Amino acid sequence: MKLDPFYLIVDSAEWIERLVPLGVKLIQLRIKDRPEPVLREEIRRAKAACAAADCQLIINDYWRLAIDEGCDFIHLGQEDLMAADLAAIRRVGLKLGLSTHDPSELETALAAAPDYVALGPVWPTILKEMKWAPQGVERLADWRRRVGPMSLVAIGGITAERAPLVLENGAESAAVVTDITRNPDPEARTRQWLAATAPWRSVG
Ligand SMILES: Cc1ncc(COP(=O)(O)OP(=O)(O)O)c(N)n1
Ligand SMILES: Cc1nc(C(=O)O)sc1CCOP(=O)(O)O
Ligand SMILES: [Mg+2]
Repeated sequence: MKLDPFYLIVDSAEWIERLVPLGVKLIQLRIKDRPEPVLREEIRRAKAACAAADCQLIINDYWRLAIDEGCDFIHLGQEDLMAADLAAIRRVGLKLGLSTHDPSELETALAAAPDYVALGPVWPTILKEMKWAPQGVERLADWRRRVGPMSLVAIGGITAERAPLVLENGAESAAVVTDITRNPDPEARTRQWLAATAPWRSVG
């Protein structure tokens, strides 16, 4: 499995319907604190929009809903992983991405044999409070050596200008939230991301 080098993370199906038609091929639906019926409806709409554009949808946190709604890829943090039924996730063939922030989390993640590991925050992020200091691109290169050929996602403070730096330092994919969703022109910024990551994109 090869990930697209541009991994967009958004908090609604509306964002997905708006930006996926521009050519985004890898997107995470990351919604916090909404009731289950709303989450279900958001997942359904996101799934339909991604299917129409041949875009890989990844559901953050809600692995049971992802299974129920017939999704095929989830992302879990370390606490999410502790609470999850990994055997059930594997039984239905869900692909799995896991967050890591330090060597002990990486060990835990690798033991779960995920489809990718994410390392963050590479730079300071304004999206959420983080317990970890910015890792820097050197740490990313270290993660690349530690994970071998496994897919590696970089996250945290990444901009279109910084994306090539993480892709040159071992990340297969650069994940982004605020550089796009808080940009005054998210469509133009998405196009800049597509152009910045184009040299790492496989054809076909
Ligand atoms: C690609 C990617 N990497 C890391 C995260 C963070 O996951 P987690 O630590 O569970 O935190 P929340 O996103 O759930 O707040 C992610 N979502 N995606
Ligand atoms: C959701 C998330 N997880 C992170 C981690 O390090 O695990 S950093 C992060 C926020 C990413 O947002 P932005 O691109 O706006 O910095
Ligand atoms: Mg989580």
